Amino acid sequence: MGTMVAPSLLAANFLNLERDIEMLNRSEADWIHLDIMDGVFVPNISFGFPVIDLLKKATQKPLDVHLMIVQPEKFINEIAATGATYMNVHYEACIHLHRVVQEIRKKGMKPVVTLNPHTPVSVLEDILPDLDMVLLMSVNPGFGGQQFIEHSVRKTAMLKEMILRQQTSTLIEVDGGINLETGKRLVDAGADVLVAGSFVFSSEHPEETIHQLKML
Ligand SMILES: O=C(CO)[C@@H](O)[C@H](O)COP(=O)(O)O
Ligand SMILES: [Co+2]
Repeated sequence: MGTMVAPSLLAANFLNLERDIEMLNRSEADWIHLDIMDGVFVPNISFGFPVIDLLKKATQKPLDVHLMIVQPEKFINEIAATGATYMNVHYEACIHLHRVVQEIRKKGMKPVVTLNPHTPVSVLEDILPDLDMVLLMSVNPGFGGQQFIEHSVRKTAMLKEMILRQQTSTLIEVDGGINLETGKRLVDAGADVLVAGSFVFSSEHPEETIHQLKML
């Protein structure tokens, strides 16, 4: 299995989303990563259900929904209704994380737990077997176009070690500040899925950029 790539639509042109999603449809992108922000968990607001619904109708690619919101458990039904494949909730936003993960799976989606840069991977020891994927933030969540946090490479390696030790098939996804250089180091450390926003959408040839990320 090569590297999987999930472009983040946060960096797309919101006045021309149709054009950008058609580009992604033609590209080798594996999934489409959607960043949902509530202005409380993170200091920014992005977009919500009506946009996700329309995007789902415009693409066959699986949707990877990254919820940067407090109490994400309130919206499990709504996210499931959009047809999303992956529902990513932040560890820092869930008091009863195990229950949230169970409910996401019960609604037919694949549960993913996301860690902020300051949260150690060791907090996942007891929940790892219940997850399809872990999303490691390599920037502080809330904005695209930020600088990659170097420690994320070591953190990816530590998570990979935990997955091998526990013999689970959990995927490792990394999000924030990813380009060919940071992406390569993450893949070498064990990352399976790279999320890339500004690197893809600021490229003159985004389809080729997605291809290059897949080749890492
Ligand atoms: O979740 C987030 C930001 O909170 C990301 O998915 C960003 O949208 C990635 O953007 P780049 O760092 O690749 O520009
Ligand atoms: Co994201």
